[in-house]
Amino acid sequence: MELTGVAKRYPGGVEALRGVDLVIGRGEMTAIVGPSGSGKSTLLHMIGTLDRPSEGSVRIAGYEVAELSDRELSALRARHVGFVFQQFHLAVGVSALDNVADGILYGGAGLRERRERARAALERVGLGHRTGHRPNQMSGGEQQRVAVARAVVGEPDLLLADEPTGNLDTASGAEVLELLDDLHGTGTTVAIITHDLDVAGRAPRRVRVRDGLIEGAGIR
Ligand SMILES: Nc1ncnc2c1ncn2[C@@H]1O[C@H](COP(=O)(O)OP(=O)(O)OP(=O)(O)O)[C@@H](O)[C@H]1O
Repeated sequence: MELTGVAKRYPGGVEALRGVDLVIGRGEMTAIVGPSGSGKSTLLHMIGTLDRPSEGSVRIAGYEVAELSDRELSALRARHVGFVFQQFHLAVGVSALDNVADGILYGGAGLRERRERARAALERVGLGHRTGHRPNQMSGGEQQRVAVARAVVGEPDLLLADEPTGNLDTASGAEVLELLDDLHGTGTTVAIITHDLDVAGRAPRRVRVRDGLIEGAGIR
């Protein structure tokens, strides 16, 4: 994933990013840190191709985002990027299994195959015994692990986590971080956005964002 000279201006004139260069290599684990309002979420939107830059280039998995239509970009995102958010974003009233199975709706596999893969992903996050539970029957930590399973069930090239422990107690947060470590250990590229320096401290590389710019090249 490569950002070159990326600037992002929002309507109203806020310049959230002011010329960012950043390369995240395959298999890396990177924490993106910075104070509130520094541009972290905007950077996540750029890296995750949820939004387009005002200036500069975003390349992911060999594709130049500016050259893709919105439809192609959605397809690229579905295939290559998995997202985990602070607020879990699971479908209420839907079992853990089907929440995860929905993570590969785009790929065109039938329900049976999607459920098989979802079961394997839930086992991977230590929730093989909770497949039939709905979000309201699970703890916050379990819900976030379901969200991680959904994000990785399609085997994305890049897992992007935005404050993944922000809504969790310390013990559950540590479990989720261990899970992200494990995924990184088995080859997944992981980027974690956080303002929590303990969370950032666990990552082998830290990228600091301040006033819409990256400070230094990031410690590797
Ligand atoms: N959709 C938007 N429209 C206008 N301004 C925005 C929008 N999104 C973000 N901004 C502004 O861009 C700047 C960077 O915001 P951003 O959300 O990227 O920072 P952040 O580091 O993620 O902050 P936080 O840690 O509080 O979530 C801020 O000044 C913010 O007010």
